[in-house]
Amino acid sequence: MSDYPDFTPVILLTGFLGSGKTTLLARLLKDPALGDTAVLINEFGEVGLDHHLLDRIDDQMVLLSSGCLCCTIRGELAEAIKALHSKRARGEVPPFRRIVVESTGLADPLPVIATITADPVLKHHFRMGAVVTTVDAVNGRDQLARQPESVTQAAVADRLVLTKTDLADTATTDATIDALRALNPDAPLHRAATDPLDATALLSDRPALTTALEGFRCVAAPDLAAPAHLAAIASFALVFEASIDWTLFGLWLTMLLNRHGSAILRVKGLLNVEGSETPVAIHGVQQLVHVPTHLAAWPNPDDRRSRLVFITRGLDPALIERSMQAFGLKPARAPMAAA
Ligand SMILES: Nc1nc2c(ncn2[C@@H]2O[C@H](COP(=O)(O)OP(=O)(O)OP(=O)(O)O)[C@@H](O)[C@H]2O)c(=O)[nH]1
Repeated sequence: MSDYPDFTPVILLTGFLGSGKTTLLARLLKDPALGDTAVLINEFGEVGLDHHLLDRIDDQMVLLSSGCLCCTIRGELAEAIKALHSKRARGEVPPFRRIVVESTGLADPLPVIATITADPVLKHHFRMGAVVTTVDAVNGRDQLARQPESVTQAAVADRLVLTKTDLADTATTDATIDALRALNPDAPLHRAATDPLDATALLSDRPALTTALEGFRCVAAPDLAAPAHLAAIASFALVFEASIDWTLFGLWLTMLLNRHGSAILRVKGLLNVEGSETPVAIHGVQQLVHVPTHLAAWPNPDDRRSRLVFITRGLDPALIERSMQAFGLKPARAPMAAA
């Protein structure tokens, strides 16, 4: 008898861009009870940063290549899970008892669920576990109104985690909750900023809703060869050889987001700031910029170039580059391997 389940649950952690998926995952993985968890991360865009922000890199952590999990790289998801399964069977990785897949913020969860449940090999060893969806209290209502992916992510959730209630006023939070309840009236809703989250319970099955999802799974199965939901989406990375003047950068970012925030779905970066030995991580979601954090070390000490990743909808990347140059910041749009 093996010391892992016959049907290992695959838990989907989804939620719109910047809604706090990686932050939540990092928090949950600190719980020793989740030590037997394999993690698959999929980021949209050519440069992956999220795995640097999770405090764990090991052979049970798989970074799926850029592209959207729900369309272009569904095959890669299935292959990655099969590879983990084989390694576990051969004793090459610890006997994980669950897999958490962190999707991109733009992924439609339904095709991902269909992949797990319909793949002829996967369905003999894995089953769909809970869908946990993060929703940003500050931007959530607006995203639900404008971004179709956000609606599906919230609608299929077995559990909703409302993030950033510490940054939103009560009226904004209540409006986001009302919008969520209209889509998904009965999924338990947790507030990340204030609730003590029980990692095991949050990721455990929720049988009633999982059954209710079966109908969705069938319609989700067709292959999305031409992903209409990604129309007008641009993702690009800018790199900077020289260290960055923090004041100038802050001024530029504030002005950019004031003017174009609604089209800038996500900006995140690791910056080499003048006078700082370690990289500064920055996060923006539409008009909201989070407090920057210093990481403990550079992921690759030999590569201290700053990198900024943008995901925009309906905004020309050249405009962003030009605006930086106007502030004396000299980016290069060089293709970079996900370090
Ligand atoms: N104040 C506050 N900040 C939060 C909360 N949750 C997440 N954040 C911040 O929001 C920013 C984005 O969080 P991430 O965890 O990277 O979001 P994500 O959903 O993984 O982002 P993508 O992978 O780009 O879609 C970071 O600066 C986090 O520190 C919260 O509950 N309160």
